[in-house]
Amino acid sequence: MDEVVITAEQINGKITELAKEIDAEYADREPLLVGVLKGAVMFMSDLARQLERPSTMEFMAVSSYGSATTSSGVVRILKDLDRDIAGQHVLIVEDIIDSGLTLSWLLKNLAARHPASIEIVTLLRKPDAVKVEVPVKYVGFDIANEFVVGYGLDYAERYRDLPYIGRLRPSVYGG
Ligand SMILES: O=P(O)(O)OC[C@H]1O[C@H](OP(=O)(O)OP(=O)(O)O)[C@H](O)[C@@H]1O
Ligand code: HPA
Repeated sequence: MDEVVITAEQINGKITELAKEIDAEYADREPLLVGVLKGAVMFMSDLARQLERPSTMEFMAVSSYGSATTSSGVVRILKDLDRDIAGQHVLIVEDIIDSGLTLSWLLKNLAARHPASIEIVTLLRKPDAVKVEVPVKYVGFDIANEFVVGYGLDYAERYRDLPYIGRLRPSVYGG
């Protein structure tokens, strides 16, 4: 890992802001947080702890076929939700929207299960990489179109444990 792009303090401050917005929006509804494994684990646990309003949690694991640094848009479910979300106020929690292909697919898949409402919160978004627009209600940081790791995000399963977001040298991943 070569350069810190977003510090742990900046992440924490942004989550405080997002939690306030979400608390206000869900003042009379209990959100069901749906975390997308594995990348969203850190963000989901910090966000849930900063929300003052109660929430419940579910996790889903999906995999897009493709190389470690590109997304193909073909998605398969590795782990589905444990319960029915019909009538629930679903808030999808993602670590990053890159091409948008994963979330675009996931949003359609979950919307078809008849939740009462469905919104998305993502910690990171790469506006210059987006191939398909996804209606995202809450965005932490818009970042440049470069490969980042840390705070849940991996390269070949490494670096998820870093408390900050960093940039990898292209020579590390062949980019
Ligand atoms: O917008 P996209 O181009 O579709 O990319 C974003 C997706 O890619 C990453 O997941 P990945 O498939 O690497 O799984 P992981 O969360 O287990 O690392 C990330 O967590 C998002 O889910
Ligand atoms: O920049 C990224 N880093 C790690 N995983 C990712 N999945 C999509 N984009 C990224």
